[in-house]
Amino acid sequence: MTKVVHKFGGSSLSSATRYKAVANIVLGHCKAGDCVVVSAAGKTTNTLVKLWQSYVQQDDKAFNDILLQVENHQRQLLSELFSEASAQSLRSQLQDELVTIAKAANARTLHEATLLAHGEVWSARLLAHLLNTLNVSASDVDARGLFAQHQGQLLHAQNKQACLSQIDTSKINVVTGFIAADCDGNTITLGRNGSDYSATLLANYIDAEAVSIWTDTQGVFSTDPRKVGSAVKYPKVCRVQANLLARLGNPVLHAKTLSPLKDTNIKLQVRSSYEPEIIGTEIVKQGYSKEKRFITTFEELDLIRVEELVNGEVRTLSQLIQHSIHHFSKGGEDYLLVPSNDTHAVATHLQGRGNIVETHLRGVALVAPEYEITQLSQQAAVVLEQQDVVIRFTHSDSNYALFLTDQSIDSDVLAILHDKLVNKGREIAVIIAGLGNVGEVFVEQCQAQIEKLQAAFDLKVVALLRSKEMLFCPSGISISNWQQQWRSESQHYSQADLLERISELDYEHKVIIDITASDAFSDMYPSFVEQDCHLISANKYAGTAPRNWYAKLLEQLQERNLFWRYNTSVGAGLPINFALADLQNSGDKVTRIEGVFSGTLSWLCSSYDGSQPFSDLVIKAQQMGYTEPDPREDLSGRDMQRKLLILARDLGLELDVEDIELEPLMPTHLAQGDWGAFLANKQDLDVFYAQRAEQAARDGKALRYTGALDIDEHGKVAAKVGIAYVESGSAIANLTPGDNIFVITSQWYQQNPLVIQGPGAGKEVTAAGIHSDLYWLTQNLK
Ligand SMILES: NC(=O)C1=CN([C@@H]2O[C@H](COP(=O)(O)OP(=O)(O)OC[C@H]3O[C@@H](n4cnc5c(N)ncnc54)[C@H](O)[C@@H]3O)[C@@H](O)[C@H]2O)C=CC1
Ligand SMILES: N[C@@H](CC=O)C(=O)O
Repeated sequence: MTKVVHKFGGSSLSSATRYKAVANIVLGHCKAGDCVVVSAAGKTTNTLVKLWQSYVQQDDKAFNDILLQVENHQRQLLSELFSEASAQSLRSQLQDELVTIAKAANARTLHEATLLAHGEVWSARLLAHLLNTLNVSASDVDARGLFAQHQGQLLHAQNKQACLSQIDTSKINVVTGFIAADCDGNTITLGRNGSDYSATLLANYIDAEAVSIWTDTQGVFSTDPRKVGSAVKYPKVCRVQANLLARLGNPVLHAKTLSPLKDTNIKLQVRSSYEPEIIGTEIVKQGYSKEKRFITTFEELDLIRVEELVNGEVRTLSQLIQHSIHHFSKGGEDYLLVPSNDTHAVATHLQGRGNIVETHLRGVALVAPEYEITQLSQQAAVVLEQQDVVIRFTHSDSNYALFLTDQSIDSDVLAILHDKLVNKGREIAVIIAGLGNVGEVFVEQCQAQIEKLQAAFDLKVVALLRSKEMLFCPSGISISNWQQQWRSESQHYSQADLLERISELDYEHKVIIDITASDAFSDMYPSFVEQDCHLISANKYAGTAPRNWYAKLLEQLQERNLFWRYNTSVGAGLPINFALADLQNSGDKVTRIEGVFSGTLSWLCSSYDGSQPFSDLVIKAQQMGYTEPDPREDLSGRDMQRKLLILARDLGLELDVEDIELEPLMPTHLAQGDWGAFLANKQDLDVFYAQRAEQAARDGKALRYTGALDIDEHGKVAAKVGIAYVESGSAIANLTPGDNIFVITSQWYQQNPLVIQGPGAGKEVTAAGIHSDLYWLTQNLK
């Protein structure tokens, strides 16, 4: 049976609300036999450390005050989470433990690790009880019965046996993180942030399939997202880089966390317990992900040069100060970067072999693939100099560079470094579906656009899709000769194949560009979003799908911070959606949109003069690339109905396609059968149109196909698309064939409406409009 280990840190358990959120995650993600490793709630470990310090200093008043603080916190959690009766046994256990702590303090027999261990014990007990109250079978497990250590070495064989026999496969096992026992059963701790290590150790011992570290960030970022808004969350990071980041003090993963996973296939994920629906970062084995660029910062470090560093001594020192120590060699000498607070302990241990070279250093480390590091570190040095940061010490290795200074590296400097060194290398994988009229022109235009965006983005077209065949190349398709590559490499595919290939893509950003007219393809949007893909659509089906589906898609996109651009789905390249968004964002209220929203129908109605059958013009419009794949979508008015619905939804109106009245511009029986059947009866269309055009001429009017949406002062909506007999000489009658016109009346454009007019269909303008959406996306990506 596959087992998964989940780990929740203190920040995930900082309040009763957070406990409930964690219990919900457990409900949604765990099954019997899984383990949930927990840290002490919130800042409990820090408080317990202070309690220990007051004990050592024999400050009884402080000791009693802090103990009361600990007690109040635990009691508050109990009372907020459980009823009086349900919490009774937990309360009395807590009471007994607090009495034992107080007695041991009085008798001067308190033991540091045993005291600190209470934090994790309380968390595990509380979460297990909470799960039980939610009817989930769970029990708390004290890791001191699982992990034994002798002289600093874990007893792996014994521990594995203990874990396999004690982890109950019929329940969820809530295991204490951070703590273990020595051979005599005394409590020991696994180091600061040792709960991550507990989780990976446990995963190794029970042969788990995966470990999820649930934390307060969405995953591993290119730099600290709290300081740099444009920090990029990486979907995959390789173990070697994750390890290096940990050794450099990056707080997301800790130095020891990865070691139990070495030589195993156990998957490791870092994800947010605050946003559990967001996919985090997967830490993958070497070779399963490209190496990325990172910038990590340091605060308050001392640099110590060590003579004759003994093998294994860095580990011993790290254990001594319960903190990772970065070690490197330069000019044949060994250096340690040690937190300034711990320098004394380290120097004492080194007994005269350590020379303190620099103190109270700050700085940055740049981590990057080996082939980039030299160039990037030179650029970093220039940027830091431009920002007046004086470097006291530098060091570079094959895959990182250190810049140490005594100045503080503020967020602005970090953001500039990040923009110049990391964002520059941001990659976007582009998947283009639909290589028809518009799609082919879009691909042709790609080469120039990719070059233009190159300064800020590395844009790679990784897939080209037709309905049954695809060309998928994760490293990028050569756009200049894609046809040739298509002929030799394209393959038949299913939807499942496509989703699997997308899930394997190792890019910071992915975007699906839908230039199909397929509702089956748009049905896959939720699955694309699940794979963290942005969406750009010329296709109108998703935008006009039933309201519930549409609303869920919007919700899903929002949850994942993903964008959906669809400007070309209405008015081709005309900036109609931009204009509506802009009006609303500036506080205006749109009350009416009317006009001609179909390039095909505009061209047909304006071009018809009776000299040739209407159906001949329809075939011409099809050849010019104006019509939908089946021109009856245009003639039936359905395409224009969809466009009006997209605009209505952009105004926040909750409509479905049936809410828009529709009058077709063809006899309804021509909708039956395939295109061949239509062609066989096309004279019926000619008669239908000629009769109406003659009627219009008799009345001195022009026959056009128009749409209108009205919102009255009570919010009541009326919407219709259909045949209109407009005054000769009016703006609509005089429309250039193929042009669309959008006449927008609003609070501020009441007497004199806002008009947007121009080509409403055509391959070039539409392809350019899709590029405009792609450009917008690159400018708005975080
Ligand atoms: N033609 C125009 O002026 C404008 C078109 N649009 C929209 O652009 C889209 C494409 O229009 P056109 O290029 O004229 O159509 P088209 O019929 O020439 O091309 C559509 C392409 O999509 C492919 N396709 C169909 N189902 C697919 C699937 N499931 N997966 C992958 N590919 C699939 C087809 O093989 C075809 O190559 C339509 O949704 C249309 O409404 C939007 C604005 C203007
Ligand atoms: N067939 C459509 C193309 C654009 O959406 C039209 O003619 O407007």
